[in-house]
Amino acid sequence: MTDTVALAKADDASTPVPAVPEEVGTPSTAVPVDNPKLTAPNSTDEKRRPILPAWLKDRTEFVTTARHAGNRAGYASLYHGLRLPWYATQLTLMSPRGACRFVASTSRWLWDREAAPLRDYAVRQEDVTDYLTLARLRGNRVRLRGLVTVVAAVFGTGFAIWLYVMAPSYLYAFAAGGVLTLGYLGQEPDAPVIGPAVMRTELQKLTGTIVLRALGAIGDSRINAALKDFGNKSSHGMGFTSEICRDGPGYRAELDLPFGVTPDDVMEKREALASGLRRKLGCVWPSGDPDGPDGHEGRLVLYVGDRPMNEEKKPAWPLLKEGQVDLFKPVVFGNDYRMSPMAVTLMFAAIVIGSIPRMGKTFLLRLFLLIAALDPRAELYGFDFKGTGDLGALEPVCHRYRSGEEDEDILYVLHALREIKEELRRRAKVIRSLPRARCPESKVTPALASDKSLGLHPIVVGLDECQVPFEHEKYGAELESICTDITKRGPALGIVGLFATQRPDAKSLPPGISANAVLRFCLKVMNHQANDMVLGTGAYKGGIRATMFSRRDLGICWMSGEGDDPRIVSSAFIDGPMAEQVVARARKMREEYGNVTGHALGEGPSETVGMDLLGDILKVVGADEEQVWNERVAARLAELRPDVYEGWKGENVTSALKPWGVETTQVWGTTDEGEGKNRRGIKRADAVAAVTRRNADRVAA
Ligand SMILES: Nc1ncnc2c1ncn2[C@@H]1O[C@H](COP(=O)(O)OP(=O)(O)OP(=O)(O)O)[C@@H](O)[C@H]1O
Repeated sequence: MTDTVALAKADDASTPVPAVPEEVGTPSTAVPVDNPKLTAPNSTDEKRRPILPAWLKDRTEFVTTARHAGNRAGYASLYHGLRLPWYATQLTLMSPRGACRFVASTSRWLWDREAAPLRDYAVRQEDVTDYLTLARLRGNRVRLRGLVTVVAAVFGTGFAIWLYVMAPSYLYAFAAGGVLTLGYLGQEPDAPVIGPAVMRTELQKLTGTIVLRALGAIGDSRINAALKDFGNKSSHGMGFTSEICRDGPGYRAELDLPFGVTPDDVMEKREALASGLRRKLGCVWPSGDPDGPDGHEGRLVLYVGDRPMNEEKKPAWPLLKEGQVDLFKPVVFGNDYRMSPMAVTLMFAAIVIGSIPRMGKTFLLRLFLLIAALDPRAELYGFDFKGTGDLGALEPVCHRYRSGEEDEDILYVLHALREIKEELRRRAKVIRSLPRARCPESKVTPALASDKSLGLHPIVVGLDECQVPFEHEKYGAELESICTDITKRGPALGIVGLFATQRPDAKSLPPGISANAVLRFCLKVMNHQANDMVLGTGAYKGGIRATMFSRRDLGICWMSGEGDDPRIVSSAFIDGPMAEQVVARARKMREEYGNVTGHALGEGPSETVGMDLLGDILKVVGADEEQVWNERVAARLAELRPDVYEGWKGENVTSALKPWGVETTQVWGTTDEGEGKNRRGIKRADAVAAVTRRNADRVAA
């Protein structure tokens, strides 16, 4: 068998076509590879067009369309209603002209003036036959039309007299109608009295020619070669696969690109494409469709919106006024460029949000926290390091909340995150102890999250401007390590971390977080490094580019991690007062469910959770000391770590050791003056035993 293979054109099976171009390697003998008896694949792709249009099937779309039509009708009624007297005056003034026009045109019709040029022509040509035919035709017409006119005049006058006798007011109404109609006929054709209430700019309809023109404008040599041959037998595989149709507020065109060209090649040149389409950049959304029923890597779906996405009126957020959330299920948080709702599943995810300043990161983070607030089981931690109180609306539902970047704010957050670290440990232990049947995937399930006795409810932690704590001189490393732990282990244990930053670089988004985040939201960024830091390595190269957004694209982002392909989403706009409205509803739900805790009740984090108090005690109580007064332990601890223990008294030691099972009793000691006394203190052996117990527990977890 020769190594030369020949292919036949799909539409001409009898002609063997050498696969290797002749100038590259001339085949000696061509072997036809297309077997005419080869059976067709079993599956045939059919694309059924919807019986009902989308807006009739979807309740939200129907309501939106009906509301839009109602609004326009209402506006037009108001506009014209207000102008009615003016219309009537103008039309009355124009009625004499209208009457003249009416008389003139009726007379023209009555005397068959429209055929006069033909009769004149026949006379000039001295064509007796034609003239006689036309004259006969005119005679018949004039007779008939005259009769109609006389009958109309007699009946009209009779009707008017009858009205005058029977119902004079109706006669006036008819007369007024007649005057207005004559006024209507008397209008100047280019200046009608009644103009449109809404001026509409007609957009050019998207046609195949325009799409091809735009593709030709992006400067791709393979597309240009295909366009040259377009319509011939060989169009290099390029062609429309369905007709261009309306889809939401725009047009959708589907076509196959030339062999070897991918949608990414087009997406990269979006600006040139928009120029070729003569549309604003925000209207033009090319994408691929590799997973569609008959899709493949060369299929381009081009959506051309009527208006840029940032100018299109967003549908209202469905959860603004009603509805509860189950964090385990997708929740609508915005819409795509077709204004179709877009959903996100917050559970089992760690989330990063990045962009340059003032693009809508905080709004997006707050929106996610609002979604979490509407699941009454969820425990919320909201930290805003900008210090402007952007998350303030959430205070009534937050278990832990802080706004600011001062040391005391960072310390508060540290304590709160230490609580979460302990919680991660506890949850891991609980999940391990559960039977497989209840916890088949070793992760929190909706049923487990709803079982209050297990304490596996969703926890959602949001950090806005997360670069601030990570860069903190003293606590940065510990905060980063806890957040990395939340990103890595949190999702399976029901803890969702949300990290938003306006400076997406390695310092602001440590690799442990950026590499392990499941959901990524990237609003406008300036360069490919920032793009890939938020959306993942290779995103920019793959055409997922948040650099293409303009500064006016507020709240518009690339979302990756939900569904197979990254998508562009315009997040719902929820400002402060709207957020308060949602929180008021969430708070009510939580009160009913019994989940108003921590900050919402005016309580802060425990300062001792998560720090190594026992370890610190063993450091300050020497092995040679059998027992020590608590007041001495407190003083030594404050010396060891002033940031943590400053201001501690003996009682603080007592209460902090209680959860560890270390009893404080009266122990013998001597004062600085050498006087022997009994005071409250601890035995070192008890602290050692507690450390041993704790370490054993941790190993078991
Ligand atoms: N989804 C949205 N739709 C429309 N406009 C939005 C949306 N989200 C935010 N905006 C607008 O963008 C502005 C900036 O939003 P936001 O404060 O969230 O930006 P940011 O990226 O967090 O800024 P910074 O980095 O300075 O904190 C807001 O004042 C708001 O008017």
